[in-house]
Amino acid sequence: MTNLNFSDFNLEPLVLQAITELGFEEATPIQSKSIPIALEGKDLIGQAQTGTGKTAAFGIPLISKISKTDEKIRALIMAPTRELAIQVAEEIEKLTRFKGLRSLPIYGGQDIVRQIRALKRKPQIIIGTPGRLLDHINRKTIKLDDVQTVVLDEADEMLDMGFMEDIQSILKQVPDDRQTMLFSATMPPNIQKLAQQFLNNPEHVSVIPKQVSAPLIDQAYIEVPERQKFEALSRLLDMESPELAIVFGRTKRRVDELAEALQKRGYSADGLHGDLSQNQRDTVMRKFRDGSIDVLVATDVAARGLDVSGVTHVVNFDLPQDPESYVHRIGRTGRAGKEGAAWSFVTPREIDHLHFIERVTRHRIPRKPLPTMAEAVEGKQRVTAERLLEIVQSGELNEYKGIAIQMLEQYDSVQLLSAALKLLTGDKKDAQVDLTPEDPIRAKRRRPDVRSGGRKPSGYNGNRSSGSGGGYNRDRNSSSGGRGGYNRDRNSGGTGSREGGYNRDRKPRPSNNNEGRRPARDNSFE
Ligand SMILES: Nc1ncnc2c1ncn2[C@@H]1O[C@H](COP(=O)(O)OP(=O)(O)OP(=O)(O)O)[C@@H](O)[C@H]1O
Ligand SMILES: [Mg+2]
Repeated sequence: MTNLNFSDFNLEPLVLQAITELGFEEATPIQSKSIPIALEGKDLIGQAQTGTGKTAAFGIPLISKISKTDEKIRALIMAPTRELAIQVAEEIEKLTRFKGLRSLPIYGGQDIVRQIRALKRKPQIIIGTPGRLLDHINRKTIKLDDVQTVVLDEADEMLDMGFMEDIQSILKQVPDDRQTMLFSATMPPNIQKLAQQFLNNPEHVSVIPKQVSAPLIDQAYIEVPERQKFEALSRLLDMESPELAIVFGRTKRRVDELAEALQKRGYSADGLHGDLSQNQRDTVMRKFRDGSIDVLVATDVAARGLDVSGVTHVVNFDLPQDPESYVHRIGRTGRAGKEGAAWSFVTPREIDHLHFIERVTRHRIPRKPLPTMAEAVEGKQRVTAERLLEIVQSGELNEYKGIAIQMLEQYDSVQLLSAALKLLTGDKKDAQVDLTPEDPIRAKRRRPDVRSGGRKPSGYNGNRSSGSGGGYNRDRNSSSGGRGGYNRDRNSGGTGSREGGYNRDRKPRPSNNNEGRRPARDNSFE
């Protein structure tokens, strides 16, 4: 199926105008397939690779059904993490800019009184994390009696985080004749249970090419002993000089230690995990989006759905337990038609686990050697030279010219420039770094064919041919190769600084601590 144009969907001019403003030229495959079905009001299960526009695939039909003058909550979107709720709310906001609908993100960690005040403005669309939504329902500050559309974004993750009961309680408040849509890049089998319970005769719309992960991501692994991972990371960052990188660590402690270690070594890095206050989380995300930090170190709190343009590299400092998690983590790069690189560090005892991930994702991950010192140094010098040239091009150097001329009279120009480069490269290799070692992940035995995309979900409508991924066209996208490149064309957007204050992190599930067989997950996303 070829991609449709947005004008093929018979959308209102004000919605079309917003789409044009966003720079979308044609619909992506998942949008081409799901928008017509969703506009008919049918229930829908939508699966497509990371970064292929699922948000607009449910967002566009949902807003098309709502009238500006309506004062009731008409649509409810649930997402597993706060950052994702905020981001989806921003995309909805952009899509409704001309139509003038009101939407509101509702998530834990934000002052509830402030949320209640915002609810008085009668938003028609609520985007929330399940725990905080339930809070509002119990306080009767949110009533869902008039909701017509429900979306579960990253439905499988919400299940995995143990939100089933919360979702059940929330959906009890929503009229049965609603339209329900469920979206994710991965659809493990237990999603069927959720679908059976909450969806009514859903259409399955999937855009699943042979491999589950997005095709524009160049994947590789490096075999490295646990104690050498940090060295490997710094060499990799030096060699590749990512525009923006996300480094995933397994635990919150790991993330804290790693972010600190990177800072000590002179990288512009910060950490994100569920134990930070909402203020801290917002600040880190804002800095990452606007490029004031280049490396985001995160737990799986950042694995799902986050769309930060300019992320050229993802590094799995620790391998994730689940193949789904691998797919989502690496999917933070290679989005919207751009290319990206995903590197995984694998300790010798984790090689089996890596093969398991390969089988499930149906993608062979090639091994690459640990970058050498020389490659790292060369990479760093290249970036420094680029920065220097940028300053040369900016031309604002008059106040330095006097001293430059003086120095050149006394010293050799190559000698001088080399010294400047050395100074700018700013080596902090000596800074002491201590990371607490993590246990290796044990290979899990699971039938590979039942996971994400390996099999069509039951009830799959065979008539819908599954297209290929990609298919993007967005006028302002110059695909940046990832190397050096100080040409940042990222849309800053920014999450806006939402004050937290009252930090009531719901931790609804008994979280696994390090004792379990499964490594501790950061379960305080919401
Ligand atoms: N038709 C389109 N043309 C160009 N860009 C698009 C189009 N639709 C969406 N995008 C952009 O693509 C990026 C990825 O979209 P989105 O976050 O919705 O992906 P996703 O499929 O939900 O990914 P994930 O599985 O990681 O959640 C966003 O920046 C979005 O604005
Ligand atoms: Mg998404």
